[in-house]
Amino acid sequence: MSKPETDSTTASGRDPGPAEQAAVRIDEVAVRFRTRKRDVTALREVSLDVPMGEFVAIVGPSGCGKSTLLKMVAGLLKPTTGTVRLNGEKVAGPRHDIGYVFQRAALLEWRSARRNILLQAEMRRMPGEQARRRTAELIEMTGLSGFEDALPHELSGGMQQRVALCRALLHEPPVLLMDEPFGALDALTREQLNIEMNRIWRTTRTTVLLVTHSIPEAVFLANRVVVMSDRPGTIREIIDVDLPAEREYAATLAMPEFASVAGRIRELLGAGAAVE
Ligand SMILES: Nc1ncnc2c1ncn2[C@@H]1O[C@H](COP(=O)(O)OP(=O)(O)OP(=O)(O)O)[C@@H](O)[C@H]1O
Repeated sequence: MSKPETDSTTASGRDPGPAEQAAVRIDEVAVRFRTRKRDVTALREVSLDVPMGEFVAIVGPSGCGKSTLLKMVAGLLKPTTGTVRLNGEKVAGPRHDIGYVFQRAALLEWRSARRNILLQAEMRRMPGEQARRRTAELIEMTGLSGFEDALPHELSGGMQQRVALCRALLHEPPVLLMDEPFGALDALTREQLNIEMNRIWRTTRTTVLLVTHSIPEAVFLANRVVVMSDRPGTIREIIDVDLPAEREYAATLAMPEFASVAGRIRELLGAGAAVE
């Protein structure tokens, strides 16, 4: 692990104008990692505006900087050059007003599903009654009812990811970052969670940035799909997904618009790309 180089001359302060409308604004960002063995340019010239309430999927070859991009938005990494803004405010350190879901649920083994979700509330010192009410809502929304008191090892992989999702949504973050959240699940569970994710997004209208290796998942869930190039990652194309917000799974996959967007992504990524 190494920290990326940072350019101290990077502009700071608030940027008036369109940045105010964007939930996430990434402006001319580059990330370079310098380790003892090698220098790696993970990202270069990346600019992206994500309006509030939008669902953006990010696809690209393995190692092109997708996780690096999310970590930057979360304030866990500083860009070497360029800026990232959340709701118009420059990201200068770890942000607490986001939700983050990873490929592994990372639940505490000794705590029940409910108490794993409540961990978020404890860390944020949310009032108990509000946290309990919100937890109950999320458990219902994600179909975990009846499993509130189960320990993580008593839950399936899909259920564990649902708990992780509830934990990420507990504080009603305006921006949800998801890094291959369904990548370790079997195909049917993944499909089920895609359907639930679409419903949850329509209910909460949280702005979502989803990194995925699955083209169908990207097209089914997103309003726009960002296709990245091989490392150093740049944005090759941003494709609008012109499908209704409410998406029935089989019917959506059969739509000509779905096939056309999926086809374009496949074309851009080429035959060797590590995507499903
Ligand atoms: N902390 C770090 N120190 C050094 N190099 C790093 C660090 N983090 C990431 N990298 C390098 O940056 C590049 C981009 O990594 P990143 O994890 O963002 O790619 P990715 O597109 O998410 O990959 P994958 O799809 O395989 O998960 C890789 O070459 C990786 O080795």
